[in-house]
Amino acid sequence: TTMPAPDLTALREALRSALAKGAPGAMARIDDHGAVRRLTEGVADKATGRAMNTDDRFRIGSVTKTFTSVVVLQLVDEGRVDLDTSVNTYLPGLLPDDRITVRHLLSHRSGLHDYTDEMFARTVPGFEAVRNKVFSHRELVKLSLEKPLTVEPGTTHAYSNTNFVVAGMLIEKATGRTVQTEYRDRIIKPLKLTDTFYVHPGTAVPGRHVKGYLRPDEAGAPLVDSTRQTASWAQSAGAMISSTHDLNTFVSALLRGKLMSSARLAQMQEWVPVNSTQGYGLGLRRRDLSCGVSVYGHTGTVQGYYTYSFTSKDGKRTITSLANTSNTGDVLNVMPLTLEAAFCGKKPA
Ligand SMILES: CC1(C)S[C@@H]2[C@H](NC(=O)CCCC[C@H](NC(=O)C[NH3+])C(=O)[O-])C(=O)N2[C@H]1C(=O)[O-]
Repeated sequence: TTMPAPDLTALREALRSALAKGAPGAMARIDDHGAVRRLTEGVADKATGRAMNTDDRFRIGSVTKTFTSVVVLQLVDEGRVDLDTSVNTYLPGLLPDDRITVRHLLSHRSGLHDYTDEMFARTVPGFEAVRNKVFSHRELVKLSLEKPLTVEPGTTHAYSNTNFVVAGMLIEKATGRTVQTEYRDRIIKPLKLTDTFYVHPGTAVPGRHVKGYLRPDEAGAPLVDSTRQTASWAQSAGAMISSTHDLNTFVSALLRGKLMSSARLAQMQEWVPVNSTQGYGLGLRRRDLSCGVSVYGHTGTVQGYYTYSFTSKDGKRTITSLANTSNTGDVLNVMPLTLEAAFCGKKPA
């Protein structure tokens, strides 16, 4: 079925709505069968007033999880990791339950508690307490294991950053190299993602970038510039830096089968229900839009940045949208509207 043309008027309205609800800036890039659409609203930097620019880099949060999942699935293709093997086989003694498998990690069905629940219970104090900290993977897992499993392993979807921290440990154990090296050699260099960096534990966003602004919990309190952080609380669950161009290239290449075998890509799309219109595969989200089109990619929330990056089933139409604030539900609720504009075209009158 041919998809209707993107509704660029609705897309601009959505970006303007993000500003009206508190984002200093918002932007989107659509790659559509080779045609590129770039829309920006507001500022990348509140202090200088520099305008948002779709070439700017930004922190992508949990879109990192899709990069991590691609590396694990390439290791599965190479016979070095098995999806249905216990994580404790690869990392003896790490987890309290041998039933937790690699597949459970990538589909958020391990039951491992998400340590960010406590870490960021108070938004700004939590962030300030960790923004310059460097955690080992094991320290983060230890935080998680202070709480019991949330679900029986292998049953329902229970989203947890801990799953992709453990996936990072698995990658480093199976390859003997850092996740940074694996991202670089398996994804970033082959796809020529020149705006994509995994600089942990460095705190700077390389080159020209969007500044991120974290909203405090206290109503009316001024936004906090949260651009510089180690993102060590997130690492292989959320520390990547990229751009609208590079994320569109990445998620499109993924769905076009460029990054793993077709068998593995099919396994990545074995959906566990999240709710009535969303599924989660292996480090990949499926969202069913109002027009009956399903799109595939991931979302990201990291202090100061909301990212949505999704592509069509054939990978030929892709959008990445970004708002440079977070802890602002009203802005987060605008982001799905950018997908509707990009893939559902003009709404019937
Ligand atoms: C499932 C999510 C939403 S949460 C998960 C991960 N982001 C985090 O775990 C950060 C949580 C705290 C972020 C902070 N919020 C607070 O501190 C609230 N007290 C803010 O808004 O900047 C990511 O990214 N994922 C999103 C995803 O996958 O879309």
